[in-house]
Formats: sequence, C-alpha cells, structure tokens
Amino acid sequence: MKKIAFIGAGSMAEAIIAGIVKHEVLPANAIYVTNHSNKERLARLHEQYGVTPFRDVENIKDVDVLIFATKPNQIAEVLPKYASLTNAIIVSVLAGTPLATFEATFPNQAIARVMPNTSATIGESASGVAWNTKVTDEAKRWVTSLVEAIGIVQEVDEEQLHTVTGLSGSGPAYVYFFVEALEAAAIQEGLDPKTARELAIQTIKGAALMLDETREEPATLRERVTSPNGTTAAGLDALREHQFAETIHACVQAAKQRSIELGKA
Ligand SMILES: NC(=O)C1=CN([C@@H]2O[C@H](COP(=O)(O)OP(=O)(O)OC[C@H]3O[C@@H](n4cnc5c(N)ncnc54)[C@H](OP(=O)(O)O)[C@@H]3O)[C@@H](O)[C@H]2O)C=CC1
Ligand SMILES: O=C(O)[C@@H]1CCC=N1
Repeated sequence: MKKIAFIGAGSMAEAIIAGIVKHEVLPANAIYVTNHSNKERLARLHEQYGVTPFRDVENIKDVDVLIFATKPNQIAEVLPKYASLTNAIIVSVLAGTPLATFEATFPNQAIARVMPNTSATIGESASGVAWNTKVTDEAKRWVTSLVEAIGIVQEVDEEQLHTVTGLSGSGPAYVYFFVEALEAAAIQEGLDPKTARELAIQTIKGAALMLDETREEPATLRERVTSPNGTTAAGLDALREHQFAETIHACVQAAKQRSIELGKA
C-alpha cells in the first residue's frame, strides 16, 4: 500500500484529500498531512477525513509520494526540510513554480507538476500534469491514478501549465463569479434571492452536463437555445456589445501571466 504525505493543508490540499478519501483511492490512515502552524486545522482534517497530522519528517521517512501544497512563496523555506526523502515520488500543485525548483532538492527523483482545481473535493477536478525527465512509467501510472481519482487529467508540456492554470486551475472561481453576477442581475430584475439561486445553480449544472454528456460543440448547443430574433439573441447581443469574449481572454491571459510571475518569485 502507498503512503502519501501533504506538505501544506490549505484549500487545495483539503480538496485533494476529500477526493481521495471519498473515492477510496487509499485508506485515510495512509494519508499524512502537515502545515506551518495551524493546529486546529490539522485536528479538523483528522476529525473529518481520518488523515494523520505530523510535524516531524521522521514520521514520514518511508513515504511513497510527497505532495507539496504550500503557496509558491513558501516553498523555498519548506523544501530543505524534506531533502532526506530520496525514495519518494514528488508531486507539486503550486501555481507557476517550475519543476527545476524541486529538482534542485530532489535531483534524482520522479517529479510531477499537477495543476488541479478545487472541484477535486467532489472528484470533478480538471487537472493538467507535466513530468520531469526522471519520471518512471510506474511513477507516471501512480500519479495519474491519484489525479484521475479526483477528476480528469490532461498531460501537457510544462510551459503550458501556465495556461492550464489560467483556464482550469482558476476556472472554478470564474464560474462562481458568473453565478454571483447572474443572481445579482436576476434579483435586480425582480426575482427573490432563493429563486434566483436555485435557477442559477441548475442552469450552470444542466449546461455543464449537456456539454459533458452530449459532447456537442458549445456553439451548436448555444445555437439551439437561440431562437431567431428571440430573447437569447438579445442577451447574447448585449454580451457581445460588452466585449464578453475579449473580457474572458483578458481574464485567462492575466491569470496565465500571474502564474509566470509566481514561477519567477
Ligand atoms: N486554491 C486553489 O483553487 C488552487 C491552488 N493551487 C495551488 O495550491 C497551493 C496551495 O493553495 P491553497 O491551498 O489555496 O493555499 P492555502 O493558503 O489555503 O494553504 C497553504 C498551506 O501551506 C501551509 N504552509 C505554509 N508554510 C508551510 C511550511 N513551512 N511547512 C508546511 N506547510 C506550510 C499553510 O499552513 P498554515 O495554515 O499553518 O500557515 C497552509 O496549510 C498554491 O501553491 C496554489 O498555487 C493549485 C490549484 C488550485
Ligand atoms: O489563485 C491561485 O493562485 C491558485 C492557483 C490556481 C487557483 N488558485
């Protein structure tokens, strides 16, 4: 049985832990977790998922997979502490931070850079992965099976992970922001908040499931909603007038650019 340890216990680590535990990829007692100082959070993760908090690297010296999930600007001080774990497969979920940063500490080990998203919590992450040159077929298989347990995964070149971050790493936040805007508009235009919330959630869910289950082109599905000279055409015209596509491009580009900057920090 594999034993894995999370270095960092924030939102992303919890989303992955929740996905792994829910899908029974590993028993919870094979999952170790640490953070900087927040004891209450580790106690809550233990309580909620059954994972084992640890403080000392001695407690995880036989670990098979080490998953780094700190903020990018925290990793430089974190890595030296784990340099003795020369048998572990290394996984990073840090935005921007290059494989080379991890190779400096683990020069002979298999390293994977994964960009998941918080939908991992329910096994619905859209993740990207890139590998270093030391990765073995076995390490690839194992990390892929771990990431597949929390959703779908696409293999990309390392440089492309910046764009993956701008699309799917940050993507859930764009969708939530869209829902916030949709709800606010519906309330201003006469609905009560509860009705606006229920209709907005089901609209997003139904459209996402249509895309996934039918695999039809988004444009085809859009056209099917759009009666000639009808209400949808009027709504879409307003989106075009307000530069919807340009706005989304600016959004993905800005997130990608920030990922590049974080990688240089
Ligand atoms: N949130 C998201 O949607 C996504 C995040 N990511 C990436 O995941 C990483 C984590 O993000 P997120 O979970 O949101 O961040 P959080 O701030 O929620 O979590 C950061 C974690 O790192 C811990 N930490 C800080 N310093 C150390 C240290 N010296 N040793 C051990 N642990 C330490 C913190 O501990 P403490 O609380 O005690 O300070 C905390 O548990 C980032 O690099 C981000 O780019 C990737 C994809 C999506
Ligand atoms: O906002 C961030 O930097 C992280 C990376 C992708 C999603 N959240």
